[in-house]
Amino acid sequence: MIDVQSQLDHRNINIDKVGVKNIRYPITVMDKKNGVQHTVASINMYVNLPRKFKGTHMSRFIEILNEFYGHLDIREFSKILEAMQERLNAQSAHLEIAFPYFIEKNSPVTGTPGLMEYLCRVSGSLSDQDGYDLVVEVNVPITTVCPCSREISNHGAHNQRGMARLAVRFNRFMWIEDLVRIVEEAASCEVYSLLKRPDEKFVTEKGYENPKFVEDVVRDVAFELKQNEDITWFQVDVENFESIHNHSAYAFIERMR
Ligand SMILES: Nc1nc2c(ncn2[C@@H]2O[C@H](COP(=O)(O)OP(=O)(O)OP(=O)(O)O)[C@@H](O)[C@H]2O)c(=O)[nH]1
Repeated sequence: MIDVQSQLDHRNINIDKVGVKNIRYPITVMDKKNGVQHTVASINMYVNLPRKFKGTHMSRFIEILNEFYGHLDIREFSKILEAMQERLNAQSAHLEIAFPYFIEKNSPVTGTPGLMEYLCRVSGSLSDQDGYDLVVEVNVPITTVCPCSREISNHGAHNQRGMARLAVRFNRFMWIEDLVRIVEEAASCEVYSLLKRPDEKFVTEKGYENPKFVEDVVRDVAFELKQNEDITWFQVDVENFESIHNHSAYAFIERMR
């Protein structure tokens, strides 16, 4: 059968990333409390393609995934990337896995358990030029109460749900749970899936006593991360879905150690 992909291309242009995107696939994630958690990921897999080739070999990406079926977790990342580089004759390989991760959290007063969902992303690359790179990202919903509103208003203060995104590079394994915790502790109050009335009173008052701008949240997360020697790089951003505006408030910090 003719192999169109391997034919020569004469436009003389290298392709940076080519491959397959949005593959839904079962994976396992290391769970701090329960050992392992099964979830479903959305996976992107790319390699570079030298100028001389017409196309990459799309089926080989899926073949590689299938070989890791049942033990596809963060510990296998470098092996998957090595397989991609080798089997696709590439100089660079990229693997991005986005998945919902669930953490059981008890409500603050009545201790009622509930499951919180956090969207996570692990992105890895391996290249002849730059070696191995891994970034772990968590997206954490938070509550914030506006310090300005609280100061100037006779009653109440506007508060809202925000979404904080924390991405890190590290030189020692870090639990998703610990990254989530760092962000939740920087919020006016954390978010729960289930609250009874005594819990609702508690989170309302806690948020009011702990008002934060988006700037405060990203700074508090950055302050904490800067003291952690295991972290070599981080990005943190917060988007507050303002309750008094039809737009969001946003802040971002990126730092190398
Ligand atoms: N490169 C490329 N392939 C595509 C695209 N869309 C669909 N395909 C198909 O992906 C299929 C798999 O390609 P290959 O992995 O090269 O298949 P194969 O030649 O049977 O596998 P190998 O022998 O391992 O190379 C082919 O049938 C392509 O037509 C595209 O945009 N680019």
